[in-house]
Parts: sequence; C-alpha cells; structure tokens
Amino acid sequence: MSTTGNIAITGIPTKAGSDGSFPLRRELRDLQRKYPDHFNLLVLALKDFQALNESVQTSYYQIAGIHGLPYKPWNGVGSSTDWQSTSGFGGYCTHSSILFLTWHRPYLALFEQALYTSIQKIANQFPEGTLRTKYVEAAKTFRMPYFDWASQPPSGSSAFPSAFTTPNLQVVDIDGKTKSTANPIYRFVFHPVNPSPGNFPTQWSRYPTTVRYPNPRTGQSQDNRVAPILANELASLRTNVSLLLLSYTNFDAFSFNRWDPSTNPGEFGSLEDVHNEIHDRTGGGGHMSSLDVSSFDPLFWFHHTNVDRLWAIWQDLNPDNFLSPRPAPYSTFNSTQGESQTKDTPLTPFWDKSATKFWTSEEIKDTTTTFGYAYPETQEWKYKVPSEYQASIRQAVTSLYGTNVFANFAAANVQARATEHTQLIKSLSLATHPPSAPLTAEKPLLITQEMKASPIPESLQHLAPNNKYPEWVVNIRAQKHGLHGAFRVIVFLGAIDESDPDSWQTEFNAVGRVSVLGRSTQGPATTKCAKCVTDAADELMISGTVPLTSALLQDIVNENTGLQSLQPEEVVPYLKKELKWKVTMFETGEEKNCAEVPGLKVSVTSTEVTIGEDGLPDYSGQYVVYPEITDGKPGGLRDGEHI
Ligand SMILES: N[C@@H](Cc1ccc(O)cc1)C(=O)O
Ligand SMILES: [Cu+2]
Repeated sequence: MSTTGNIAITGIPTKAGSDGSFPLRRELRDLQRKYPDHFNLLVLALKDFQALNESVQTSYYQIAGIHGLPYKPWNGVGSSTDWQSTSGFGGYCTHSSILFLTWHRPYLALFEQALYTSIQKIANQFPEGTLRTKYVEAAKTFRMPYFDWASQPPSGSSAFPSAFTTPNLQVVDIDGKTKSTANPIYRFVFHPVNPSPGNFPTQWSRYPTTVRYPNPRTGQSQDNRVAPILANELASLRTNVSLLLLSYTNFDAFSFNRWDPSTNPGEFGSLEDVHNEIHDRTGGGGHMSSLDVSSFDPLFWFHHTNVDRLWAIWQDLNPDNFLSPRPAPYSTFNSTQGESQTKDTPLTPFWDKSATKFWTSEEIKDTTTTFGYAYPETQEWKYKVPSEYQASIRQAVTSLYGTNVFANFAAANVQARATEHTQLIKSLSLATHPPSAPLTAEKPLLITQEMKASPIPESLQHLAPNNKYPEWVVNIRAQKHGLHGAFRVIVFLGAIDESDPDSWQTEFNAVGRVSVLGRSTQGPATTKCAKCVTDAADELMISGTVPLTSALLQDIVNENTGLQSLQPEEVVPYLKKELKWKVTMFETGEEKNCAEVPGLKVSVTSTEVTIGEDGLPDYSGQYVVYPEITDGKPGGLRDGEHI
C-alpha cells in the first residue's frame, strides 16, 4: 500500500470466484481451531503490523489514532489546528450519529488492507518450498476475523476467547520453527507511548501497553476479570441481538443510539448500544472503555468486525431500508452542524478507490464484497433467489442467538447444544445447496436433535401457550454527557449486595446494562472531541435496552422466587418488587444517585411473540409500556408519563 498521497481504501482487492464467492471473515475461535495456517499468519502479521514505526501513515498506531486520540488529521484530511480548539472540529468520531455503522466499514477495510500487507510479506518470508506454498495459499483467503460476543461459547470454554488473554502463543515462525511469541491479539505495546509529545494525556500515557480492568494502583491489566463479566449478562445480550436483527426494520433505529421524542417503545435498542456495552464490559476502565483510545486495543478490531457483520446480516434482511437524512448533530471537516447528513455525506478521512473523493454510506451499504470479503451468514452467491437467502440468514441468526428464548435458555443451562454455531450454519447452508459448496469441502453436519424437535423444550411449553409468550424488555434513556464521563445503568432482578458497587457486575442477579459513553465537558479534563462538546450543549439523549425474559425464566425455574409464569398478571407485581437499577461511573466505579442522572428514564415494556412452526419468532406485535412497575423508583417512568 502506498503511504504517501491520498491512501485509497480498497480493502483486500478480490475478484469473485467462478461461483461468485468471496473469502470469509471468520469467527476468531473458528479460525484458530479449524484454520491454523490462517491463524498462524494472523499472529505473525499482526505483530509485524504493530511493530511498524508509529510515524508511518499506515502503521497500526496511526490507523488506531483515527478513531479518537490524538485528534490529529490523518492522511492530510482536515487542518492540523482544528482539533486543538474545543469548539473546533476535533477527531473523526461518528458515535450517536446515523453514520456510526457506515463510517466504521471503510475504517475496518483500511485496517484489514494494512494488516494484509503484512500477511503477504510474512507468507513470502517462509522458506521456499512446501511451507511457503502453504502460507502463500492461505494468505489468499485470509480475512480479518471477528469476535462474536453474543454466541454461546462452546461448552466448557470461556466467554472471552483465550486468544485475547494469553500473553504468549505458539507459532510456526518464518524460519519454519515452532516457537513461543508475544501475542499481538492480547495487547498492543506502544513504542513509544507518546511519539509526539502530548498525543495522550497522562491518564493514558501512564500505560506502556493497552490494558483491561487495570488495577487502579499499579495500572496492571487484569484480563481474567473479563470472562465472568461477559458470561454474566450473556443471556440478555443474546436476546438483544436476536431482537435487533429480527424485529427492527428501520435502519435509523437499528443502527445508532440517539433518542428523540418520536422513538417508539419497541426501538430503544440499537447495534450501537449493544456495541457500547461490549466496550464497557471488556475495558473495565482500560482502553476499550474509552472511545478516545479503544482502537489501540487489538480487541477493538475483532469487536468492530463483529459489529460490521451484524450490520451486514441486518442489511441483507432489510435491503430496502437505509439511513434517512438527518441534520448533522455536530460539525465535521466537511459538514456544518444542522446541515443535512445523508447517505451521500463523505466518510472522512476514507478516500475511495479513486483516491480523489471519499467513500459515502450509499456506496458501501449493500456490499461487503466491494472490500473483498463476506461473512459466513452472508454468502449470497449460494442462493438462487433472495427469499431463499434471507430464510438462510434468519435460520443462522436464530441458531446462533436463540431459536427462541426458551430453547436458548435450555441450551445455555443444560449445555445441550454441543455443536458449535459455525457448524450449524454450515450444515444449514450446505443442506440447502449440497453440490455447490465452494469454499470448504467439509462434510455437512447433521442438525442437532434439539433443533429438529418442537421449537420450545417440553418442560417450558406451559409458559408459552399456543406458542405465544410476552417478551419483556427494559427501556432506558439518559443524557449522554450528563455525568461528564462514561457511566452504565445496570439492571437487576432480585436481591443484590447494595453496599458493594464493585460486586454488581458479577452479581448473579445482574441482568444486563446500558453503557453510556459520555465524556467530560467541564473542567480541566474537558474532552477535545468537538462533537462531544456540541452534543453536551444540545443535551444529546441516548437510549438502550435490557431484555428481561431470560432472567425471568431463570427465576421461574428457580422455585424459591415464587414466579410461575411470563404473563403480565404475575410479572408486573413481581417486577414492581424485584426490578432495580443502579448507575456507576466507568472510571471510578463510584455509584451515582439515579435521581440525579440527567434525563434518566427507565420503563418496562412487553410485546407478544409468536413462535412459528419453523421455530422462528414473529416479533411484529406492538409494545405495551407498564409505568406502574417503575413509578416511584428514582429515574423510573411514572404513571401517566410517556417517553
Ligand atoms: N445473571 C444471570 C441472569 C439473571 C439475572 C437475574 C435473575 O433474577 C436471574 C437471572 C445469568 O447469568 O444468566
Ligand atoms: Cu467505536
């Protein structure tokens, strides 16, 4: 890749195979287990990429630096003085904007193409002969893997893949010898941390490497804290992802977390909201928790590739729905606050293939193959007609994130689902198209017993008479920068240790959270991010959701609670008694009084879901709001109020 002049964002230039196929971005665990050569290349190449001089435009450091800090123009786009003024146009961030998803697609393509330069270099450094041939061949189909944080981890394994937490990995090095090497997926080692003075404030320059859950005294990364925290709210997160993919049909609602008074009760969630909580739960006050520096943690790239994948899946289910023009919530290098932001707004600083103009949302909406990749679920070329393709996506989504809340619950608890999700997808797609499975020649796997049986496990059928049940969801709204920093609203069902905020993230009774990536807009720590400053002035409101049904099921199965059904007659009084929420700050873990959180509103809704013969849920029902559940609690929606 040329590193002078306008850098064209091409992804990995790829011609479709004779059957129309493109190489797949695969799940990280899947890659590690089933594609060891690709994984080996990933480790060696990411190391090489991370080691590039930090002053090189296409170095890991510089590309990571586009997202937030150091708020400097990249590739000459924007003036070098803009970022320095709090009322100026600092950084390129697009969070809480309709451009959130689309902006990150060319961003990831840039990362992937830069990484790919190292992949090719490394592959060609192996000794000539079988080894080189093997790795050069593997390099052709190498694409950036994703971390699917919402799928059920294979039984017995951790919710946070070991590739993220192992300091050293065994690799076949370019001399053909197997050795242990520092794992570049685990963390990025700055070299140095402040290449030009003032790139990072001391809050971040104190860390020589990226960290997760840093010990507040020593700054030491505590990666072992991530897995239990990811596992604890997984059931609710899985429902959230299913709901987003299968029930949201409007791009604006699906994509970003900005709330406005017309937001309907069934659309408080968004992919951005779910994405935020992963930043929160994996960061623990370290790099991932802060949009300013999150992209320096290698995890960011695997996380965002998954976000891109979930969008690709949704977009192919809703090909005719895309972003509607909205007034820009802030000024950028190219647009002024209040001006219409549309699908044609330039996604700076990402030059398109001509390197003379910027990519726009419209140009990258329908296709990931423009950038040379597809996902396991989006192999459109395998299907003759769109309806067949969409049916396969729905099947894949439900088998990954819960055929329905009951089956999901049973699978998670009894570990009945022994077959891993990627195998399921493969079996489903191969089953539809046996002769033309082009990319891998593996044998189709049988669909598990569980999937063939009735969609609802027998022991739970009484909870969904006629295959209908109410899905319960907590809606949360708050002022994004209202606490001058990032905070989370954690929702609990049942008793907790009220006196110990540190324990809340691992309380069994924690159901889920909405993470709010607010920033400081007052005092010495004032953010330089211009968008954040304008958002604060506008009292930008964001929203998010915490699905409750999986936790209610837990409580039904746990007979001590007295709850016996999902119907409102029982659930409403139960929630009135047992539902609570708490607000804590990311950085300090300190609790905030809910009554004092600007704009906080919590409400409970339900919608009737029907599970069809095919096992797929129909979420087309209306949402009912129950103000009586939250009335009287700090921040709760009151009777007679609407938000
Ligand atoms: N934390 C639980 C979810 C839950 C929360 C509250 C409950 O009352 C019950 C279950 C889990 O791991 O799945
Ligand atoms: Cu982001």
